[in-house]
Amino acid sequence: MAEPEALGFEHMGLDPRLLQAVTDLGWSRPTLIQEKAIPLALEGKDLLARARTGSGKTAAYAIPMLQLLLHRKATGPAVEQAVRGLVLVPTKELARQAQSMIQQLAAYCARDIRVANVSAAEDSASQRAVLMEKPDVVVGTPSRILNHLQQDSLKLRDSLELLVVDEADLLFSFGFEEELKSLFWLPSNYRSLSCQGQSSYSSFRWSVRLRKINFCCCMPCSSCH
Ligand SMILES: Nc1ncnc2c1ncn2[C@@H]1O[C@H](COP(=O)(O)OP(=O)(O)OP(=O)(O)O)[C@@H](O)[C@H]1O
Repeated sequence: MAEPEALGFEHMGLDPRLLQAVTDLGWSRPTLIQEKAIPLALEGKDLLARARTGSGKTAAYAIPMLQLLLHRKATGPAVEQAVRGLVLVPTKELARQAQSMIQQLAAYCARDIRVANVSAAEDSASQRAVLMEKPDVVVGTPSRILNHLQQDSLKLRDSLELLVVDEADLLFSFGFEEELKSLFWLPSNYRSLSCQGQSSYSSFRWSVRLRKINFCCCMPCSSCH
């Protein structure tokens, strides 16, 4: 029997500016994880998704994150500019890649949605200056994020709504667990879009305790069912 046709990006209720960015990237249809995850994330569902490397996980969380932020700005009550999305990644290189992908997807709404990478090579004074502008989305490693929170150059309490833990297996294997625990006690009312890796379940158990996961994806492993 033929596979059912994938749900196209154009049927996901996305902002036209996001659709245009997707078109510019040459993506004619969502990958499997994008097709499954984006509609659920847009509904605000808690998700745990798993996908192979190179399967488009970044856009699977970035597209709903941008859509939710755009929708909020367009329809919600006018509120102070603040950091509402946080993407945690295990390395500076992954931070660069994630920021680049999010910025490409936000290419047509760059005035509405600003994305900052606090793990970029710039000195911390430049990073503090960027954070003072209160970008909508901040990308970084847990230690760098925690550092800015401790210095009060980054404020998440009361504003953070969307959280991504990307490559969570690597984050835990790199020993960021304590930083992550410290971080997650700070905000009280966020929704999270989280990515977990293939072999570690510690992050999942811990995430479940948070009771605020709405997106989690990782690569398949032998214990996946
Ligand atoms: N719907 C799509 N159609 C075509 N290409 C896509 C689509 N979504 C993402 N890509 C491309 O697939 C490549 C891999 O995407 P991405 O880095 O997000 O995957 P990933 O699953 O996060 O990989 P990794 O596990 O290595 O981080 C990128 O070059 C991206 O531009």
